[in-house]
Order: sequence, then structure tokens, then C-alpha cells
Amino acid sequence: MFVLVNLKTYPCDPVAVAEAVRDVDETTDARLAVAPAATHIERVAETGAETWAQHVDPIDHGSNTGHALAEHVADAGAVGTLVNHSERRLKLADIDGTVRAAQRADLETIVCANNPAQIGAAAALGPYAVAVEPPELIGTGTPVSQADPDVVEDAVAAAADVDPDVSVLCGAGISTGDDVVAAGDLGAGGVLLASGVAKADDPKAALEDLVAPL
Ligand SMILES: O=C[C@H](O)COP(=O)(O)O
Repeated sequence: MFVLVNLKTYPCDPVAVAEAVRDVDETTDARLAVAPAATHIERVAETGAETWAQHVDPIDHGSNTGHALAEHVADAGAVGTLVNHSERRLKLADIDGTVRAAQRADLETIVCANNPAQIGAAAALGPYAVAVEPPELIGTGTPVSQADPDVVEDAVAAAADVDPDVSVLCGAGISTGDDVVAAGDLGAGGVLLASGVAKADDPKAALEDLVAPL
């Protein structure tokens, strides 16, 4: 299972969380990674934790003030990027352009979507993976795998119909090892989570709990 921890802009210590991700990753067969804010990518990557960006822009080198260039993100140490997160929605053409920009810079991509229909469209763009997240469950602590298991199973089926090689993550409300196991039982290849680790009093303990049953 792939466990990707999105730090969003939560007021946690990104380096401390990254060190916990790195250390817990060494204890499990699961793949752990962390997605810090753009300005923290370099420091987080230096910990040795697998580091992802939360977003890059569908641009090339040039006149793009204030944008995030895929090559710069890769140079800072990221190995992949989220695309179209629910809190950073893009138009379809820009999702496609972002996936191309990331591929150009050898970044893996996880394209996020709200529902199975969008997951099918996202899988058609050739990302490494897609992530289904019902927005209404994000940050609630109510896991999508319990609250809406059909959306996970339907997303897995929708992605498989388009491209069986595209893995499906699920996210929203995931915070325990039981949630991760439930996600896997529904066919997900991983989970995308944030508050369960980023807002935990002890992020390392939260990570250990997430991978304990795996
Ligand atoms: O990127 C992570 C998702 O938006 C899920 O957030 P959450 O784990 O706080 O519900």
C-alpha cells in the first residue's frame, strides 16, 4: 500500500513529519511519502523521506511569474506531484498539461478526483495513479472507506476500465490502520491523507498506527 501524507498548509513541522515518514517507512512493506508545501520541498527531501509536491503548473521554462515549474520541483528533490487536489482544482486541459509537464521532469503523478466518473477521465490521462476523495469527507475524520465504500469500489472499477495499470488511492478521513486495511479491501492501492498525521500530537505514532496492520 502507498501511504501519501499531504501536509497542506497545516502548522506542523514538515521536517519532523518527514523524518517520521522516513523512519516508519523503514519498518514496513508499505510505501510512505510526504507532500509538503512547495517552499518546504527541499528541506523535506533532504531528510531522505520520499517527497511529493502538492501541485505543479502546466508550464515550461519561460515567462511564468509565480508558477511552480515541474523541473524546479524535481530539482528540489520531489519525485512526484499531486494534480487537481480538491483544494487546488484545475480545468481538464490544465490537468492534462500538468501531467505532461510532470512527465517531462520525470515526476510521478497522482491525479485527484471527486467521484468515479472523474476518476475514469483522470486515468485516461496516463498518470501514475489517481486518488478519489469525496470533498465533503476531507478533514472530517470519517473515513471514506466506511462512509462511502461504493465510491472507492466504483473508482477502482472506473480506473481499471480505462487503464488497469493506473493504481487508485482513496482519501478523506483516513487516520488509522483499520482505515488503510479497509481501503485495500475495497481495491485501493493506497491512501492519501492529511489531518490524521499533520494534526496529530505525535505524527510518528500516527504513522506507526497506519501501517501496523499491513
Ligand atoms: O490530501 C489529503 C486529503 O485531502 C485528505 O485529507 P484528510 O486526511 O485530512 O481528510
